[in-house]
Amino acid sequence: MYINSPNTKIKDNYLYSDYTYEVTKALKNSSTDQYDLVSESKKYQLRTDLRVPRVGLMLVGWGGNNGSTLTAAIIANKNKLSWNTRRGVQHANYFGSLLLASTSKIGVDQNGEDVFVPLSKLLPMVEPNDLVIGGWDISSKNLAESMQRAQVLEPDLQRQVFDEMAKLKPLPSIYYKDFIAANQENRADNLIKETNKKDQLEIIREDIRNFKKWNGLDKVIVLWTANTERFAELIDGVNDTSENLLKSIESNHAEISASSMFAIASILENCPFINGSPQNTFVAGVLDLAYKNSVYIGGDDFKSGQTKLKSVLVDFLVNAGIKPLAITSYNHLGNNDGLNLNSPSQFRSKEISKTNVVDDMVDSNPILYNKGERPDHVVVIKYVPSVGDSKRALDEYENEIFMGGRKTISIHNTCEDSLLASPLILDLAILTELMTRIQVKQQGQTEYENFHPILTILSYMLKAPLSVGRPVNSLFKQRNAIENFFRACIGLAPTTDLIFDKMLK
Ligand SMILES: NC(=O)c1ccc[n+]([C@@H]2O[C@H](COP(=O)([O-])OP(=O)(O)OC[C@H]3O[C@@H](n4cnc5c(N)ncnc54)[C@H](O)[C@@H]3O)[C@@H](O)[C@H]2O)c1
Ligand SMILES: O=P([O-])([O-])O[C@@H]1[C@@H](O)[C@H](O)[C@@H](O)[C@H](O)[C@@H]1O
Repeated sequence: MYINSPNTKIKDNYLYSDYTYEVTKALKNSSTDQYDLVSESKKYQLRTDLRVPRVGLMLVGWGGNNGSTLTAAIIANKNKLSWNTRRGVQHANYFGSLLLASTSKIGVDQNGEDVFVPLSKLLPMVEPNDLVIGGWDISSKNLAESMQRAQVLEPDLQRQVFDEMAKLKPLPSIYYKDFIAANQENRADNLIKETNKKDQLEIIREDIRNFKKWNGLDKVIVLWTANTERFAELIDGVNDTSENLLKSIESNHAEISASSMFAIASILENCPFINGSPQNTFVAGVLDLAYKNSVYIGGDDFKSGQTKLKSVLVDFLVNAGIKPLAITSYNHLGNNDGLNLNSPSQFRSKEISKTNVVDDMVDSNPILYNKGERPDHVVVIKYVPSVGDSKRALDEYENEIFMGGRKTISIHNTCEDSLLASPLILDLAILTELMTRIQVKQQGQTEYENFHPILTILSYMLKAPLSVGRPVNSLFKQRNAIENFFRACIGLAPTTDLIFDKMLK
């Protein structure tokens, strides 16, 4: 353990902490038209297994821009590589990872100065360089060829990792052409031979078991970073319950998507499954299966660039009493993700995840917005091959200010999309694995238990967070949730920005 914290005890490889959960009920009193506030607190005990296991991360879509970029980055970090760029020598790092490249204030030193430590040091977590990476792709290219195809990383770095990447080959996958853009068909040359879903499910499950066995792993996490699918139709009797879902697979029903198939296989193999794309992988039957098997799931859609900024800006504006009237989010990019999104059904999945991110913030301020009122919100994505992975995002925020004034914010943001998303894949995998080692019990109970199967705590990394109850999209609220959960596990009170010490004489 990196820190020695009070209010905790370590016994037999477990860290125990007491946590008091405080909540204030705000009950509208119809006679006084006031809110009666009632504070409630519940005492819990948290238990963290301090033994960091050997973990495998199986990526669906491993040969894509994100999958190949992440794999090369881990090899570069593991070997402490440096490479020449036109701006000078670059050294491997994990910038853009919340856990690996951001810090948390744990207190003040003897001089009263703030002390910060990396978030990843608050609790024992999997080291990214120790992750065993594997996965599936409908494309037969090995990871070196995939890295070249992605055109994301500098040639001098590609040269150095090429041989090791060339040894890595994605497992054959399932390809349901009706769910992704037709323009992906020429990529699909690495397919499982069986054509019925029942056999395909068994093969994917066996892939997971073999990957775990052949690599001597203690745990495997499966993460979808394959193409964005169209939304699956929600059909009673087909995908509304886990029983009906499994029967639909037996009957080879066409409306079970590839991403749901991988989620089902993971859950049945007791492996957490994370969806990095916007489609509704987690139809009711998949949720039901996760609940019944008490397996962690999370999603949807990595929150990497334009939407991440949106979840900060709208939070800032609304909480400053400024009313966003219109949000226009345009971007163009030329990678394969952009090509797939060039198809209306797949774009619609992304449009939904990029649009819903402001709802909770808007609804938090009835001074600015009437019930149900929303800013105009437009999302445009265009495919421009010549810019490749270097997404160009143009955003305009039209806002109403004091006395009917206007404030227009225009933003231009260029970035290699995969360099923003890849570190988030690490955060999702590392945080998910950590959650499998933490259990909770209410004071007085004897048995510890897992948390809810839906990992709401992953919201920071996701555009359309799967959540217990209403999702929170404000980025800093999401970050505070992670930081304060870690603090609870190590016996520290939640962070507060109450600078009380600076207010006293
Ligand atoms: N910044 C980002 O890159 C970002 C942000 C948010 C979400 N996403 C989402 O992440 C996903 C991956 O992004 P990318 O840029 O790596 O895309 P990509 O197109 O480069 O990679 C997707 C890979 O999935 C493979 N694939 C498609 N269907 C498959 C299947 N059924 N089984 C296995 N492999 C399959 C493709 O062959 C391809 O190699 C996309 O859905 C994208 O929308 C990306
Ligand atoms: O995360 P973000 O930058 O808001 O959204 C991105 C989109 O703008 C981009 O067009 C798409 O290709 C990426 O998959 C990602 O979803």
